[in-house]
Amino acid sequence: MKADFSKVRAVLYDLDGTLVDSAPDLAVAVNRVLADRGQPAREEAEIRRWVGNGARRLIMRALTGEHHGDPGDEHTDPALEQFFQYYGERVAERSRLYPGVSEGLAGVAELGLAQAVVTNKPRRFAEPLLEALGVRDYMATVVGGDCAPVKKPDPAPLRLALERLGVEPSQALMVGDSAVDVGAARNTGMKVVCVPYGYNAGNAIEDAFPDLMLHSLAELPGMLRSRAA
Ligand SMILES: O=C(O)COP(=O)(O)O
Ligand SMILES: [Mg+2]
Repeated sequence: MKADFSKVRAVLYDLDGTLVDSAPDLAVAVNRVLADRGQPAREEAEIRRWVGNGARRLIMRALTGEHHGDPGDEHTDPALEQFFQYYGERVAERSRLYPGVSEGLAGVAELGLAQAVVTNKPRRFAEPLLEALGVRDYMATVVGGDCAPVKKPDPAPLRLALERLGVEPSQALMVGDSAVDVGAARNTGMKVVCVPYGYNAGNAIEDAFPDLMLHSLAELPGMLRSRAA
């Protein structure tokens, strides 16, 4: 069955792995935290697979080297504080928009649709990152991982964004890179399209069954213009 996007009035975007390749700056901050503890540095490729469930999970994975690892709060809490400090110092030094993002956002804006970011990254890092890369002004609102009581895949952050936009779930589209985004959209009752180049824990995003795959965000305005892909 073909996905029907005819009712879409707003588009919610994931940030890390969808709009921005932020892993290089995250990796620098993670490795500074590990160095302080005398732990060996991790490859950026490995750190990429740990992004998407928020900063705390990222640090828990880095400290243990395991996706589901938990070193205990007594180790996680101070390491997380340090990570926040290091990441805040260089949030947009090596991070870049993915190809097609600028034109995609401009094209969706031209269609008159509302746009917003819903990320598991804390808002105080998401805002300056979007600003530095020149796309903050496209967004009516930015919901960070610390803005709702729980993170994606819980529906709460998406609902908060939709509330702010005055749009029903059936009128909104989520664009993401991971099973976390697909789960959040499904839990909210929204359609979801995914890009193949993001983080998704190293797994194929097709396995999460989004409504549609896009090669890049450059395809998004055309998909929404025809409103039935
Ligand atoms: O895990 C994070 O901190 C960010 O993840 P997201 O932008 O992909 O939601
Ligand atoms: Mg992501």
